[in-house]
Amino acid sequence: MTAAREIVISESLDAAAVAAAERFIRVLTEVQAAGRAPQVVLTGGTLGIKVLEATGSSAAASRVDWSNVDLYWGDERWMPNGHADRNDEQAREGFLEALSIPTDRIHRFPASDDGLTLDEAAVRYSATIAPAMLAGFDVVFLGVGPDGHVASLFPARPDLTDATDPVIAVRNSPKPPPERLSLTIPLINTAHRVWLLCTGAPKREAYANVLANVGAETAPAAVVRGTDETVIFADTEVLG
Ligand SMILES: O=C(O)[C@H](O)[C@@H](O)[C@H](O)[C@H](O)COP(=O)(O)O
Repeated sequence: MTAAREIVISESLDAAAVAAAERFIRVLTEVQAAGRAPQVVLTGGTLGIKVLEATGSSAAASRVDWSNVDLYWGDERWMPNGHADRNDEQAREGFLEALSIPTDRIHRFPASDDGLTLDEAAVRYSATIAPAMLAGFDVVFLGVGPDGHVASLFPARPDLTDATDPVIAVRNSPKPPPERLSLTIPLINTAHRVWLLCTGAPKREAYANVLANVGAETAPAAVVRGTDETVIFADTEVLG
């Protein structure tokens, strides 16, 4: 694990999305040039979706063989398939469809209308991600919330850093909807690259807490690290 973080500062949220998208495309081409299928974890949230849209509309995206990239999510809102609030649905038009990503490469979390309980869905997604866990995640995107949460891992949850399951059920989320599914910090920290997305004045405290290396109970975003690199895509607003 590398302790130091790299900080990429852009002039605006949109510029940060483009910066992350360009680097994403570059990493995917490098991993494919090395003969592997990239294993990627996507995030929801405003900037996370903008990164996907910037990727979908980038001329450079054609350098990637999108039929050879596996896509997972770091968290999902417990809503029915196709619901506008689902993270996978928000990624659909500007990214998944824009790049014609084959459905067998899109590894969605179960939905609330799939006939599973929330706990069963967590177990099901643990099985879904098992092959990628073995291969190692190449990039994990994580939007940072104003309270320092990442994925659906909110401050003060007791098992944040010592979760034994790779995927957990989340209830009473302070960010709606209350029920969610999330990858855990021990799993996230096995990834090669962890990329935090943190822009805008409402995230100033969270950003400062990350740089201050506070504990997970204060800001889960402060304790996530990639084994090769940890990058924060920020903007001038978040610097204060
Ligand atoms: O499902 C979700 O809501 C997310 O995955 C969540 O972790 C999000 O990434 C952050 O809350 C940042 O979201 P914003 O960029 O919209 O502030």
